[in-house]
Amino acid sequence: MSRKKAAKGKAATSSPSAGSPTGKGSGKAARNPGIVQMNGVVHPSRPSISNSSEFYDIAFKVMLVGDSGVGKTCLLVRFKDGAFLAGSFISTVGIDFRPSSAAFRLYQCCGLTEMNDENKVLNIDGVKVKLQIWDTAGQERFRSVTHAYYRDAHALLLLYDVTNKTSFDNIQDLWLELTPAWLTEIHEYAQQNVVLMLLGNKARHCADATHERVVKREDGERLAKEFGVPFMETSARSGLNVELAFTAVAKELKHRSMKDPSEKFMLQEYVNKEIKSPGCCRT
Ligand SMILES: Nc1nc2c(ncn2[C@@H]2O[C@H](COP(=O)(O)OP(=O)(O)OP(=O)(O)O)[C@@H](O)[C@H]2O)c(=O)[nH]1
Ligand SMILES: [Mg+2]
Repeated sequence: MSRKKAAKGKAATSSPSAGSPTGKGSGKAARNPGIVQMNGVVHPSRPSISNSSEFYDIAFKVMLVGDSGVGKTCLLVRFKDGAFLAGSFISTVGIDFRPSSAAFRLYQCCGLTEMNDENKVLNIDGVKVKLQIWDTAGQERFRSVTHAYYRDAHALLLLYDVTNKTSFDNIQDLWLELTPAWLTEIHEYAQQNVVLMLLGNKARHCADATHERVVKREDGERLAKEFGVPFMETSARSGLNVELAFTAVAKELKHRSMKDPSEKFMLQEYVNKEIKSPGCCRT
């Protein structure tokens, strides 16, 4: 597989149909001669002359979803920049492209960000896997905006906040409510074969000991098992398992796209092997 250049810029990333995972050529990639699609994956086609992080072999879209305040934006920033967005909570409010971290912070300060997207290239067993990560607004009034983006996502990270019981209850339908639960929405709008992982964020760990836990880890595990999805606890504040969550998803996506029968990959087994528990200070 040849090394190609990542297509950068709003045109390649900000449309809900860009890089359609159907690989049927319906998305932006089909209209852009610089990008071709194979196996539901965006393959850029021009060699890069800039820095090495712009080279990749395969690319996938990963969407962060969950209630407002669970830590989606902080998880993305922790993964991308290795930093924690401390200070007052600025809710994500719609759709926008995040051209650079500096601009993003400026936008955030002005309350202008709606949905942010960020790229990161991971080296997975010698294959450069680009994750294009879409951070969505968790507030109910933006749900209809988010729906349009589900179908293009190859993977979804579904977050709740271990210090907020409502955010956990909203994962699945417990009783008839006006707003559908996250799993119900995912079932309705996402692709059937989307890679889904449940994350209990704000786990008390080292630097992250600010709030009391109200959702036990066992409850998260039980829910994930019931729906057959991998699960782990994270802390955007301390960095606990943040890299692992994205790496595990990248490994699963890479494995699926390579379709090499000799190579077996079990997502939950990998997570169980690599996971660090809250309370331990080795992040
Ligand atoms: N203690 C702790 N606080 C966190 C963590 N992650 C996020 N927060 C805090 O939780 C609040 C909300 O975080 P955001 O990342 O903005 O939440 P969000 O899910 O993006 O919310 P919306 O954009 O409204 O959907 C902020 O005040 C963060 O500082 C974490 O891991 N630990
Ligand atoms: Mg946000």
